[in-house]
Amino acid sequence: MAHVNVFDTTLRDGEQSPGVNLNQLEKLEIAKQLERFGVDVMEAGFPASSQGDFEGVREIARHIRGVSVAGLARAKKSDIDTAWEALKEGSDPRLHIFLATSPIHMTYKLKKTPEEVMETAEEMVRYARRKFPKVEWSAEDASRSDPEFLVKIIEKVIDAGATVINLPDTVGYTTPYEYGKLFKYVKENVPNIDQAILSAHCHDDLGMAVANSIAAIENGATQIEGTINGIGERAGNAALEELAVALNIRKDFYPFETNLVLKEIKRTSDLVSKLTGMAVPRNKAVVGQNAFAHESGIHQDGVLKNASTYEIITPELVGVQSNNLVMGKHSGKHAFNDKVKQLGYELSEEKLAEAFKTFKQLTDRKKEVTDEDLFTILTEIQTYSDDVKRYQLQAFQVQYGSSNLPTATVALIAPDGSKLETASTGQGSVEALYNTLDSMIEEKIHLTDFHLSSIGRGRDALAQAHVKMVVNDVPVSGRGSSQDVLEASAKAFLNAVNRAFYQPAPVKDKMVQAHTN
Ligand SMILES: CC(=O)SCCNC(=O)CCNC(=O)[C@H](O)C(C)(C)COP(=O)(O)OP(=O)(O)OC[C@H]1O[C@@H](n2cnc3c(N)ncnc32)[C@H](O)[C@@H]1OP(=O)(O)O
Ligand SMILES: CC(C)C(=O)C(=O)O
Repeated sequence: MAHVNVFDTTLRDGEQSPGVNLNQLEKLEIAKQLERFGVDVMEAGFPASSQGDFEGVREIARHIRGVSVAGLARAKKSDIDTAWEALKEGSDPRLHIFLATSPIHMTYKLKKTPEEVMETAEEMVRYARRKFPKVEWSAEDASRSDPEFLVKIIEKVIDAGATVINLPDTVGYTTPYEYGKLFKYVKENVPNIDQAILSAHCHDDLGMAVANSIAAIENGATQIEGTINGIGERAGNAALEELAVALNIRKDFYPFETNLVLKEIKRTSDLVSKLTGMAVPRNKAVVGQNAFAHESGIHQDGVLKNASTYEIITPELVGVQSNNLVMGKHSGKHAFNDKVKQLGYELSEEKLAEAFKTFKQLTDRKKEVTDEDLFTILTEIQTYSDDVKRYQLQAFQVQYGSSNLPTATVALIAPDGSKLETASTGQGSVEALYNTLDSMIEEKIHLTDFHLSSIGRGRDALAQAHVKMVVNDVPVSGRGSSQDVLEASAKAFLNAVNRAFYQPAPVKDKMVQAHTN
Protein backbone atom coordinates (compact mmCIF):
# COMPACT_ATOMS: atom_id res chain seq x y z
CA MET A 1 0.00 0.00 0.00
CA ALA A 2 1.42 3.43 -0.91
CA HIS A 3 0.96 6.15 1.69
CA VAL A 4 -0.89 9.34 0.76
CA ASN A 5 -0.52 12.46 2.95
CA VAL A 6 -3.65 14.40 3.76
CA PHE A 7 -3.48 18.20 3.77
CA ASP A 8 -6.59 19.70 5.31
CA THR A 9 -7.56 23.25 4.36
CA THR A 10 -10.92 23.52 6.13
CA LEU A 11 -9.66 26.47 8.15
CA ARG A 12 -8.30 28.32 5.10
CA ASP A 13 -9.97 27.40 1.82
CA GLY A 14 -13.00 26.11 3.76
CA GLU A 15 -13.30 29.38 5.60
CA GLN A 16 -13.32 31.13 2.22
CA SER A 17 -16.89 29.82 1.79
CA PRO A 18 -19.18 32.82 1.52
CA GLY A 19 -20.73 33.64 4.90
CA VAL A 20 -18.35 31.50 6.97
CA ASN A 21 -16.39 33.26 9.63
CA LEU A 22 -14.93 31.44 12.58
CA ASN A 23 -13.51 32.97 15.72
CA GLN A 24 -10.35 31.76 17.42
CA LEU A 25 -12.06 29.37 19.83
CA GLU A 26 -14.03 27.80 17.01
CA LYS A 27 -10.93 27.43 14.82
CA LEU A 28 -9.02 25.81 17.63
CA GLU A 29 -11.88 23.43 18.33
CA ILE A 30 -11.89 22.35 14.69
CA ALA A 31 -8.07 22.11 14.66
CA LYS A 32 -8.15 19.74 17.63
CA GLN A 33 -10.70 17.59 15.92
CA LEU A 34 -8.64 17.54 12.70
CA GLU A 35 -5.73 16.25 14.76
CA ARG A 36 -7.94 13.46 16.07
CA PHE A 37 -9.09 12.75 12.55
CA GLY A 38 -5.44 12.10 11.64
CA VAL A 39 -4.66 14.69 8.97
CA ASP A 40 -0.94 15.10 8.24
CA VAL A 41 -1.01 18.85 7.62
CA MET A 42 -3.59 21.48 8.50
CA GLU A 43 -3.64 24.84 6.80
CA ALA A 44 -4.79 27.10 9.61
CA GLY A 45 -5.30 30.29 7.63
CA PHE A 46 -3.72 33.12 5.65
CA PRO A 47 -1.84 35.12 8.31
CA ALA A 48 -1.21 38.22 6.18
CA SER A 49 -4.87 38.58 5.26
CA SER A 50 -6.08 40.01 8.60
CA GLN A 51 -5.15 40.39 12.25
CA GLY A 52 -7.85 37.82 13.14
CA ASP A 53 -6.38 35.26 10.77
CA PHE A 54 -2.88 35.95 12.05
CA GLU A 55 -3.95 35.35 15.65
CA GLY A 56 -6.01 32.30 14.74
CA VAL A 57 -3.03 30.69 12.97
CA ARG A 58 -0.70 31.56 15.85
CA GLU A 59 -3.04 30.01 18.43
CA ILE A 60 -3.34 26.82 16.41
CA ALA A 61 0.43 26.60 15.85
CA ARG A 62 0.94 26.97 19.60
CA HIS A 63 -1.62 24.35 20.59
CA ILE A 64 -1.47 21.67 17.91
CA ARG A 65 1.69 19.67 18.35
CA GLY A 66 0.97 16.39 16.57
CA VAL A 67 0.21 17.75 13.09
CA SER A 68 2.19 20.08 10.82
CA VAL A 69 0.47 23.49 10.81
CA ALA A 70 0.68 25.51 7.60
CA GLY A 71 -0.16 29.09 6.65
CA LEU A 72 -0.84 30.52 3.20
CA ALA A 73 1.15 33.39 1.67
CA ARG A 74 1.30 35.21 -1.62
CA ALA A 75 4.65 35.40 -3.38
CA LYS A 76 5.51 38.49 -1.34
CA LYS A 77 8.18 38.94 1.29
CA SER A 78 5.77 40.69 3.66
CA ASP A 79 3.26 37.79 3.46
CA ILE A 80 6.06 35.29 4.12
CA ASP A 81 7.40 37.28 7.09
CA THR A 82 3.93 37.59 8.60
CA ALA A 83 3.30 33.87 8.14
CA TRP A 84 6.59 33.10 9.91
CA GLU A 85 5.62 35.29 12.87
CA ALA A 86 2.34 33.36 13.13
CA LEU A 87 3.84 29.91 12.72
CA LYS A 88 7.30 30.04 14.26
CA GLU A 89 6.19 28.58 17.60
CA GLY A 90 4.66 25.56 15.88
CA SER A 91 6.14 22.08 16.28
CA ASP A 92 6.38 21.54 12.52
CA PRO A 93 5.76 24.88 10.76
CA ARG A 94 5.16 24.95 7.05
CA LEU A 95 4.57 27.68 4.49
CA HIS A 96 2.17 27.35 1.60
CA ILE A 97 3.12 29.90 -1.03
CA PHE A 98 1.18 30.27 -4.26
CA LEU A 99 1.56 32.05 -7.56
CA ALA A 100 -0.60 31.63 -10.64
CA THR A 101 0.87 30.05 -13.74
CA SER A 102 -2.02 30.06 -16.23
CA PRO A 103 -2.01 32.55 -19.13
CA ILE A 104 -5.37 33.93 -17.92
CA HIS A 105 -4.15 34.62 -14.39
CA MET A 106 -0.70 35.85 -15.37
CA THR A 107 -2.05 38.26 -17.98
CA TYR A 108 -5.17 39.64 -16.34
CA LYS A 109 -4.64 39.25 -12.62
CA LEU A 110 -0.91 39.39 -11.95
CA LYS A 111 -0.08 41.44 -15.06
CA LYS A 112 3.24 39.62 -15.28
CA THR A 113 5.02 37.77 -18.07
CA PRO A 114 5.74 34.05 -17.61
CA GLU A 115 9.43 34.95 -17.14
CA GLU A 116 8.57 37.39 -14.35
CA VAL A 117 6.34 34.78 -12.67
CA MET A 118 9.14 32.22 -12.86
CA GLU A 119 11.63 34.63 -11.36
CA THR A 120 9.27 35.71 -8.55
CA ALA A 121 8.34 32.13 -7.69
CA GLU A 122 11.96 31.06 -7.46
CA GLU A 123 13.02 34.10 -5.46
CA MET A 124 10.16 33.86 -2.98
CA VAL A 125 10.57 30.12 -2.39
CA ARG A 126 14.27 30.67 -1.77
CA TYR A 127 13.44 33.51 0.63
CA ALA A 128 10.83 31.40 2.44
CA ARG A 129 13.26 28.53 2.92
CA ARG A 130 15.51 30.81 4.96
CA LYS A 131 12.80 30.71 7.62
CA PHE A 132 10.65 27.66 7.03
CA PRO A 133 11.94 24.07 7.07
CA LYS A 134 9.09 23.02 4.77
CA VAL A 135 7.69 25.05 1.89
CA GLU A 136 4.83 24.00 -0.35
CA TRP A 137 4.60 25.87 -3.62
CA SER A 138 1.32 25.97 -5.54
CA ALA A 139 1.03 26.74 -9.22
CA GLU A 140 -2.37 28.41 -8.90
CA ASP A 141 -4.69 27.49 -11.79
CA ALA A 142 -2.28 24.71 -12.80
CA SER A 143 -5.00 22.83 -14.68
CA ARG A 144 -5.34 25.75 -17.13
CA SER A 145 -1.59 26.29 -17.39
CA ASP A 146 0.73 25.28 -20.19
CA PRO A 147 2.25 21.93 -19.07
CA GLU A 148 5.62 22.82 -20.61
CA PHE A 149 5.75 26.05 -18.62
CA LEU A 150 4.78 24.13 -15.50
CA VAL A 151 7.64 21.71 -15.99
CA LYS A 152 10.15 24.58 -16.24
CA ILE A 153 8.87 26.55 -13.24
CA ILE A 154 8.53 23.45 -11.03
CA GLU A 155 12.15 22.48 -11.69
CA LYS A 156 13.23 26.00 -10.64
CA VAL A 157 11.17 26.15 -7.44
CA ILE A 158 12.36 22.70 -6.37
CA ASP A 159 15.94 23.90 -6.89
CA ALA A 160 15.03 26.93 -4.77
CA GLY A 161 13.95 24.63 -1.93
CA ALA A 162 10.25 23.78 -2.36
CA THR A 163 9.51 20.53 -0.52
CA VAL A 164 5.96 20.08 -1.88
CA ILE A 165 4.65 20.96 -5.34
CA ASN A 166 0.92 21.44 -5.57
CA LEU A 167 -0.96 21.52 -8.88
CA PRO A 168 -4.36 23.00 -8.01
CA ASP A 169 -7.43 22.78 -10.14
CA THR A 170 -8.28 26.22 -8.82
CA VAL A 171 -11.53 26.71 -10.73
CA GLY A 172 -12.73 23.10 -10.79
CA TYR A 173 -12.29 22.91 -14.56
CA THR A 174 -10.44 19.69 -15.16
CA THR A 175 -11.61 16.09 -15.53
CA PRO A 176 -10.10 12.91 -14.05
CA TYR A 177 -8.43 11.80 -17.27
CA GLU A 178 -6.96 15.22 -18.03
CA TYR A 179 -5.79 15.90 -14.45
CA GLY A 180 -4.22 12.46 -14.19
CA LYS A 181 -2.36 13.12 -17.46
CA LEU A 182 -0.99 16.40 -16.06
CA PHE A 183 0.47 14.64 -13.01
CA LYS A 184 1.98 11.92 -15.19
CA TYR A 185 3.52 14.54 -17.48
CA VAL A 186 5.03 16.48 -14.59
CA LYS A 187 6.29 13.32 -12.94
CA GLU A 188 7.95 12.19 -16.17
CA ASN A 189 9.38 15.53 -17.30
CA VAL A 190 10.56 17.47 -14.23
CA PRO A 191 14.09 16.16 -13.70
CA ASN A 192 14.25 16.85 -9.93
CA ILE A 193 10.62 15.91 -9.13
CA ASP A 194 11.76 13.10 -6.81
CA GLN A 195 13.02 15.75 -4.39
CA ALA A 196 9.47 16.98 -3.70
CA ILE A 197 6.08 15.63 -2.78
CA LEU A 198 3.48 16.09 -5.52
CA SER A 199 0.12 17.31 -4.30
CA ALA A 200 -3.44 17.64 -5.69
CA HIS A 201 -5.88 20.39 -4.70
CA CYS A 202 -9.28 20.16 -6.39
CA HIS A 203 -12.39 22.32 -6.49
CA ASP A 204 -15.85 21.00 -7.15
CA ASP A 205 -17.29 23.42 -9.71
CA LEU A 206 -18.11 20.56 -12.09
CA GLY A 207 -18.69 18.04 -9.31
CA MET A 208 -15.45 16.14 -9.97
CA ALA A 209 -13.16 17.22 -7.12
CA VAL A 210 -12.98 13.81 -5.45
CA ALA A 211 -12.67 11.90 -8.74
CA ASN A 212 -9.94 14.29 -9.92
CA SER A 213 -8.02 13.87 -6.66
CA ILE A 214 -8.09 10.09 -7.05
CA ALA A 215 -6.89 10.41 -10.65
CA ALA A 216 -3.98 12.51 -9.36
CA ILE A 217 -3.01 9.83 -6.84
CA GLU A 218 -3.13 7.19 -9.55
CA ASN A 219 -0.65 9.27 -11.51
CA GLY A 220 1.97 10.16 -8.94
CA ALA A 221 0.47 12.53 -6.35
CA THR A 222 1.34 11.49 -2.81
CA GLN A 223 -0.57 14.30 -1.09
CA ILE A 224 -4.23 15.24 -1.41
CA GLU A 225 -5.76 18.47 -0.21
CA GLY A 226 -9.35 19.05 0.74
CA THR A 227 -11.81 20.14 3.38
CA ILE A 228 -14.34 18.59 5.71
CA ASN A 229 -17.79 18.36 4.14
CA GLY A 230 -16.19 19.74 0.97
CA ILE A 231 -16.72 23.35 2.06
CA GLY A 232 -14.72 26.07 0.34
CA GLU A 233 -14.58 28.77 -2.27
CA ARG A 234 -17.61 28.66 -4.67
CA ALA A 235 -18.74 25.00 -5.03
CA GLY A 236 -16.12 23.94 -2.50
CA ASN A 237 -13.12 21.64 -2.34
CA ALA A 238 -12.65 17.88 -2.49
CA ALA A 239 -14.42 16.44 0.56
CA LEU A 240 -11.80 14.68 2.67
CA GLU A 241 -14.28 12.30 4.28
CA GLU A 242 -15.35 11.14 0.81
CA LEU A 243 -11.75 10.62 -0.29
CA ALA A 244 -10.92 8.73 2.91
CA VAL A 245 -13.89 6.40 2.62
CA ALA A 246 -13.50 5.91 -1.14
CA LEU A 247 -9.89 4.80 -0.69
CA ASN A 248 -10.90 2.53 2.17
CA ILE A 249 -13.92 0.91 0.57
CA ARG A 250 -12.15 0.45 -2.75
CA LYS A 251 -8.82 -0.72 -1.37
CA ASP A 252 -9.32 -3.80 -3.52
CA PHE A 253 -8.65 -1.50 -6.49
CA TYR A 254 -6.63 1.42 -5.11
CA PRO A 255 -3.46 0.45 -3.22
CA PHE A 256 -3.32 3.71 -1.23
CA GLU A 257 -3.69 4.38 2.45
CA THR A 258 -3.90 7.50 4.61
CA ASN A 259 -3.51 8.11 8.35
CA LEU A 260 -7.14 9.19 8.63
CA VAL A 261 -9.18 7.69 11.48
CA LEU A 262 -12.47 6.91 9.78
CA LYS A 263 -14.54 6.65 12.96
CA GLU A 264 -13.81 10.34 13.61
CA ILE A 265 -15.57 11.34 10.38
CA LYS A 266 -19.03 11.88 11.83
CA ARG A 267 -17.85 14.03 14.72
CA THR A 268 -15.54 16.05 12.46
CA SER A 269 -18.32 16.64 9.97
CA ASP A 270 -20.86 17.60 12.66
CA LEU A 271 -18.47 20.00 14.35
CA VAL A 272 -17.52 21.75 11.11
CA SER A 273 -21.13 21.97 10.03
CA LYS A 274 -22.27 23.45 13.35
CA LEU A 275 -19.46 25.95 13.71
CA THR A 276 -19.51 27.14 10.11
CA GLY A 277 -23.30 27.13 9.79
CA MET A 278 -22.90 25.19 6.52
CA ALA A 279 -25.56 22.49 6.72
CA VAL A 280 -24.71 19.10 5.29
CA PRO A 281 -27.22 18.17 2.55
CA ARG A 282 -29.28 15.11 3.48
CA ASN A 283 -28.07 13.19 0.46
CA LYS A 284 -24.39 14.09 0.82
CA ALA A 285 -22.08 11.09 0.35
CA VAL A 286 -20.70 9.54 3.58
CA VAL A 287 -22.06 12.10 6.09
CA GLY A 288 -25.55 13.06 4.86
CA GLN A 289 -28.50 12.00 7.01
CA ASN A 290 -29.74 9.75 4.22
CA ALA A 291 -26.38 8.13 3.53
CA PHE A 292 -27.41 5.02 5.47
CA ALA A 293 -31.21 5.21 5.15
CA HIS A 294 -33.11 2.77 2.99
CA GLU A 295 -36.54 3.92 1.89
CA SER A 296 -37.86 1.66 -0.84
CA GLY A 297 -39.32 -1.79 -0.22
CA ILE A 298 -37.00 -3.77 -2.44
CA HIS A 299 -33.96 -2.13 -0.84
CA GLN A 300 -35.32 -2.68 2.68
CA ASP A 301 -36.01 -6.30 1.87
CA GLY A 302 -32.48 -6.73 0.53
CA VAL A 303 -30.88 -5.03 3.54
CA LEU A 304 -32.90 -7.15 5.95
CA LYS A 305 -31.73 -10.29 4.18
CA ASN A 306 -28.14 -9.09 3.95
CA ALA A 307 -27.01 -5.50 4.47
CA SER A 308 -24.31 -5.81 1.79
CA THR A 309 -27.00 -5.91 -0.89
CA TYR A 310 -27.46 -2.15 -0.72
CA GLU A 311 -24.96 -0.92 1.85
CA ILE A 312 -21.33 -0.48 0.84
CA ILE A 313 -20.39 1.59 3.89
CA THR A 314 -21.46 0.72 7.40
CA PRO A 315 -22.52 3.62 9.64
CA GLU A 316 -20.06 2.36 12.29
CA LEU A 317 -17.12 2.75 9.88
CA VAL A 318 -17.54 6.54 9.90
CA GLY A 319 -18.50 6.83 13.56
CA VAL A 320 -22.28 7.01 13.25
CA GLN A 321 -23.69 5.45 16.40
CA SER A 322 -26.80 3.36 15.93
CA ASN A 323 -28.32 3.86 19.37
CA ASN A 324 -28.06 7.42 20.51
CA LEU A 325 -31.10 7.74 22.80
CA VAL A 326 -29.67 7.47 26.24
CA MET A 327 -29.73 10.47 28.51
CA GLY A 328 -32.88 11.64 30.23
CA LYS A 329 -34.55 13.24 33.22
CA HIS A 330 -33.17 10.74 35.68
CA SER A 331 -29.56 10.81 34.53
CA GLY A 332 -27.09 12.10 37.08
CA LYS A 333 -23.76 13.89 36.99
CA HIS A 334 -21.65 10.74 36.62
CA ALA A 335 -23.50 9.48 33.58
CA PHE A 336 -23.53 12.99 32.16
CA ASN A 337 -19.78 13.51 32.65
CA ASP A 338 -19.12 10.16 31.07
CA LYS A 339 -21.28 11.06 28.11
CA VAL A 340 -19.45 14.38 27.70
CA LYS A 341 -16.18 12.47 27.42
CA GLN A 342 -17.67 9.95 25.02
CA LEU A 343 -18.71 12.81 22.79
CA GLY A 344 -15.11 14.01 22.70
CA TYR A 345 -15.27 16.96 25.09
CA GLU A 346 -13.34 17.74 28.21
CA LEU A 347 -14.79 20.88 29.76
CA SER A 348 -13.49 23.08 32.53
CA GLU A 349 -15.33 22.65 35.88
CA GLU A 350 -17.43 25.76 35.27
CA LYS A 351 -18.38 24.80 31.75
CA LEU A 352 -19.21 21.26 32.83
CA ALA A 353 -21.51 22.62 35.54
CA GLU A 354 -23.15 24.94 33.05
CA ALA A 355 -23.59 22.13 30.54
CA PHE A 356 -25.18 19.92 33.19
CA LYS A 357 -27.59 22.70 34.16
CA THR A 358 -28.57 23.25 30.52
CA PHE A 359 -29.01 19.50 30.07
CA LYS A 360 -31.25 19.26 33.15
CA GLN A 361 -33.35 22.17 31.94
CA LEU A 362 -33.76 20.42 28.64
CA THR A 363 -34.84 17.14 30.23
CA ASP A 364 -37.74 19.00 31.86
CA ARG A 365 -39.02 19.86 28.41
CA LYS A 366 -37.80 16.95 26.30
CA LYS A 367 -38.33 13.30 27.09
CA GLU A 368 -35.17 11.94 25.54
CA VAL A 369 -32.01 13.94 25.09
CA THR A 370 -30.08 12.53 22.15
CA ASP A 371 -26.36 12.58 21.47
CA GLU A 372 -27.07 15.14 18.77
CA ASP A 373 -28.80 17.42 21.31
CA LEU A 374 -25.91 17.07 23.73
CA PHE A 375 -23.32 17.64 21.02
CA THR A 376 -25.08 20.88 20.11
CA ILE A 377 -25.22 22.09 23.71
CA LEU A 378 -21.60 21.15 24.39
CA THR A 379 -20.31 22.74 21.19
CA GLU A 380 -22.06 25.98 22.10
CA ILE A 381 -20.70 25.99 25.62
CA GLN A 382 -17.20 24.96 24.57
CA THR A 383 -16.85 27.64 21.91
CA TYR A 384 -17.95 30.64 23.82
CA SER A 385 -15.44 32.43 25.87
CA ASP A 386 -16.16 33.56 29.39
CA ASP A 387 -13.40 36.15 28.97
CA VAL A 388 -15.60 38.43 26.89
CA LYS A 389 -18.33 40.79 27.95
CA ARG A 390 -21.42 40.35 25.88
CA TYR A 391 -25.13 40.89 25.47
CA GLN A 392 -27.09 38.24 27.31
CA LEU A 393 -30.73 37.36 26.87
CA GLN A 394 -32.46 37.60 30.21
CA ALA A 395 -36.10 37.08 29.28
CA PHE A 396 -38.49 37.65 26.41
CA GLN A 397 -42.15 37.38 25.58
CA VAL A 398 -43.82 37.33 22.18
CA GLN A 399 -47.51 37.97 21.68
CA TYR A 400 -48.82 36.50 18.50
CA GLY A 401 -52.33 36.20 17.12
CA SER A 402 -53.35 35.51 13.53
CA SER A 403 -55.24 38.83 13.45
CA ASN A 404 -52.89 40.93 15.65
CA LEU A 405 -49.60 42.59 14.92
CA PRO A 406 -47.03 40.43 16.76
CA THR A 407 -45.25 42.19 19.62
CA ALA A 408 -42.03 41.14 21.35
CA THR A 409 -40.81 42.36 24.73
CA VAL A 410 -37.18 41.62 25.55
CA ALA A 411 -34.99 42.03 28.62
CA LEU A 412 -31.24 42.00 28.02
CA ILE A 413 -28.10 42.41 30.09
CA ALA A 414 -25.79 44.74 28.19
CA PRO A 415 -21.99 44.21 28.11
CA ASP A 416 -21.55 46.90 30.79
CA GLY A 417 -23.90 44.98 33.11
CA SER A 418 -26.87 47.34 32.77
CA LYS A 419 -30.37 45.97 32.24
CA LEU A 420 -32.26 46.90 29.09
CA GLU A 421 -35.93 46.26 28.40
CA THR A 422 -38.09 47.26 25.46
CA ALA A 423 -40.85 46.11 23.07
CA SER A 424 -41.42 46.33 19.31
CA THR A 425 -43.71 44.90 16.68
CA GLY A 426 -43.11 43.09 13.41
CA GLN A 427 -45.00 41.30 10.65
CA GLY A 428 -44.20 37.94 12.23
CA SER A 429 -42.96 36.68 15.61
CA VAL A 430 -39.30 36.43 14.58
CA GLU A 431 -39.41 39.86 12.96
CA ALA A 432 -40.97 41.38 16.11
CA LEU A 433 -38.23 39.76 18.20
CA TYR A 434 -35.47 40.89 15.86
CA ASN A 435 -36.85 44.44 15.60
CA THR A 436 -36.84 44.62 19.39
CA LEU A 437 -33.27 43.32 19.70
CA ASP A 438 -32.17 45.65 16.92
CA SER A 439 -33.65 48.67 18.71
CA MET A 440 -31.79 47.74 21.92
CA ILE A 441 -28.37 47.52 20.29
CA GLU A 442 -26.85 50.80 19.15
CA GLU A 443 -24.85 49.46 16.22
CA LYS A 444 -26.16 49.32 12.66
CA ILE A 445 -27.39 45.77 12.04
CA HIS A 446 -28.46 44.41 8.68
CA LEU A 447 -29.76 40.84 8.69
CA THR A 448 -28.84 39.03 5.46
CA ASP A 449 -29.82 35.43 6.15
CA PHE A 450 -31.88 33.44 8.64
CA HIS A 451 -32.10 29.69 8.71
CA LEU A 452 -33.92 27.43 11.12
CA SER A 453 -33.47 23.67 11.36
CA SER A 454 -34.40 20.92 13.75
CA ILE A 455 -31.83 18.75 15.47
CA GLY A 456 -33.08 15.19 15.27
CA ARG A 457 -36.69 14.20 14.96
CA GLY A 458 -39.97 14.54 16.82
CA ARG A 459 -42.17 17.36 18.01
CA ASP A 460 -39.90 18.09 20.92
CA ALA A 461 -36.72 18.27 18.83
CA LEU A 462 -34.24 21.06 19.54
CA ALA A 463 -34.36 23.99 17.14
CA GLN A 464 -31.18 25.46 15.77
CA ALA A 465 -31.08 28.94 14.24
CA HIS A 466 -28.30 30.34 12.06
CA VAL A 467 -28.15 33.99 11.07
CA LYS A 468 -25.87 36.04 8.89
CA MET A 469 -25.77 39.78 9.37
CA VAL A 470 -23.65 42.83 8.75
CA VAL A 471 -22.87 44.70 11.97
CA ASN A 472 -21.37 48.15 11.29
CA ASP A 473 -20.11 46.89 7.92
CA VAL A 474 -18.60 43.72 9.47
CA PRO A 475 -20.13 40.52 8.03
CA VAL A 476 -20.71 38.03 10.80
CA SER A 477 -22.69 34.86 11.51
CA GLY A 478 -24.32 33.55 14.67
CA ARG A 479 -26.05 30.44 15.93
CA GLY A 480 -28.29 29.48 18.78
CA SER A 481 -30.24 26.45 19.86
CA SER A 482 -33.18 25.90 22.14
CA GLN A 483 -36.24 23.79 22.32
CA ASP A 484 -38.17 26.87 21.34
CA VAL A 485 -37.69 28.31 17.86
CA LEU A 486 -38.03 31.91 19.06
CA GLU A 487 -35.49 31.48 21.82
CA ALA A 488 -33.09 29.80 19.36
CA SER A 489 -33.64 32.74 16.99
CA ALA A 490 -32.96 35.33 19.70
CA LYS A 491 -29.81 33.51 20.81
CA ALA A 492 -28.50 33.34 17.23
CA PHE A 493 -29.07 37.08 16.80
CA LEU A 494 -27.18 37.94 19.98
CA ASN A 495 -24.45 35.41 19.24
CA ALA A 496 -23.77 37.19 15.92
CA VAL A 497 -23.73 40.61 17.57
CA ASN A 498 -21.39 39.41 20.32
CA ARG A 499 -19.08 37.82 17.78
CA ALA A 500 -18.92 41.06 15.81
CA PHE A 501 -17.85 43.12 18.81
CA TYR A 502 -16.01 40.91 21.15
CA GLN A 503 -13.28 38.61 19.92
CA PRO A 504 -12.25 36.23 22.70
CA ALA A 505 -8.84 36.76 24.25
CA PRO A 506 -6.14 34.29 23.11
CA VAL A 507 -7.03 30.80 24.13
CA LYS A 508 -5.65 29.46 27.37
CA ASP A 509 -4.82 25.88 28.12
CA LYS A 510 -7.98 25.50 30.16
CA MET A 511 -9.82 24.44 27.01
CA VAL A 512 -8.62 20.97 26.23
CA GLN A 513 -10.33 18.34 24.23
CA ALA A 514 -10.02 14.74 25.17
CA HIS A 515 -9.57 11.84 22.87
CA THR A 516 -11.83 9.27 24.39
CA ASN A 517 -12.76 6.65 21.84
C1 LIG B 1 -6.92 30.38 -5.03
C2 LIG B 1 -7.00 30.92 -3.65
O1 LIG B 1 -7.80 30.49 -2.92
S1 LIG B 1 -5.88 32.07 -3.22
C3 LIG B 1 -6.34 32.60 -1.62
C4 LIG B 1 -7.49 33.53 -1.69
N1 LIG B 1 -7.84 33.97 -0.39
C5 LIG B 1 -8.07 35.25 -0.13
O2 LIG B 1 -7.90 36.12 -0.99
C6 LIG B 1 -8.61 35.58 1.22
C7 LIG B 1 -7.85 36.66 1.92
N2 LIG B 1 -7.54 37.80 1.10
C8 LIG B 1 -7.52 39.07 1.57
O3 LIG B 1 -7.85 39.33 2.71
C9 LIG B 1 -7.02 40.14 0.66
O4 LIG B 1 -7.25 39.77 -0.68
C10 LIG B 1 -5.51 40.41 0.91
C11 LIG B 1 -5.33 41.00 2.31
C12 LIG B 1 -4.68 39.14 0.81
C13 LIG B 1 -4.96 41.40 -0.11
O5 LIG B 1 -5.79 42.51 -0.10
P1 LIG B 1 -5.46 43.80 -1.01
O6 LIG B 1 -4.07 44.24 -0.74
O7 LIG B 1 -6.57 44.76 -0.78
O8 LIG B 1 -5.44 43.27 -2.52
P2 LIG B 1 -6.61 42.65 -3.39
O9 LIG B 1 -7.18 41.46 -2.69
O10 LIG B 1 -7.59 43.67 -3.82
O11 LIG B 1 -5.80 42.19 -4.68
C14 LIG B 1 -4.88 41.15 -4.61
C15 LIG B 1 -3.47 41.63 -5.01
O12 LIG B 1 -2.57 40.53 -4.79
C16 LIG B 1 -1.96 40.15 -6.02
N3 LIG B 1 -1.75 38.72 -5.98
C17 LIG B 1 -2.65 37.74 -6.16
N4 LIG B 1 -2.07 36.57 -5.99
C18 LIG B 1 -0.78 36.81 -5.71
C19 LIG B 1 0.31 35.97 -5.43
N5 LIG B 1 0.16 34.67 -5.39
N6 LIG B 1 1.50 36.53 -5.17
C20 LIG B 1 1.65 37.89 -5.17
N7 LIG B 1 0.65 38.74 -5.44
C21 LIG B 1 -0.56 38.18 -5.70
C22 LIG B 1 -2.96 40.61 -7.07
O13 LIG B 1 -2.35 40.69 -8.33
C23 LIG B 1 -3.37 41.95 -6.48
O14 LIG B 1 -2.29 42.81 -6.67
P3 LIG B 1 -2.45 44.38 -7.16
O15 LIG B 1 -3.04 45.05 -5.95
O16 LIG B 1 -1.07 44.80 -7.43
O17 LIG B 1 -3.34 44.35 -8.33
C1 LIG C 1 -3.90 28.62 -2.86
C2 LIG C 1 -4.31 27.58 -3.83
C3 LIG C 1 -3.72 26.26 -3.53
C4 LIG C 1 -5.78 27.41 -3.90
O1 LIG C 1 -6.48 27.47 -2.93
C5 LIG C 1 -6.33 27.08 -5.21
O2 LIG C 1 -5.63 27.19 -6.20
O3 LIG C 1 -7.52 26.71 -5.24
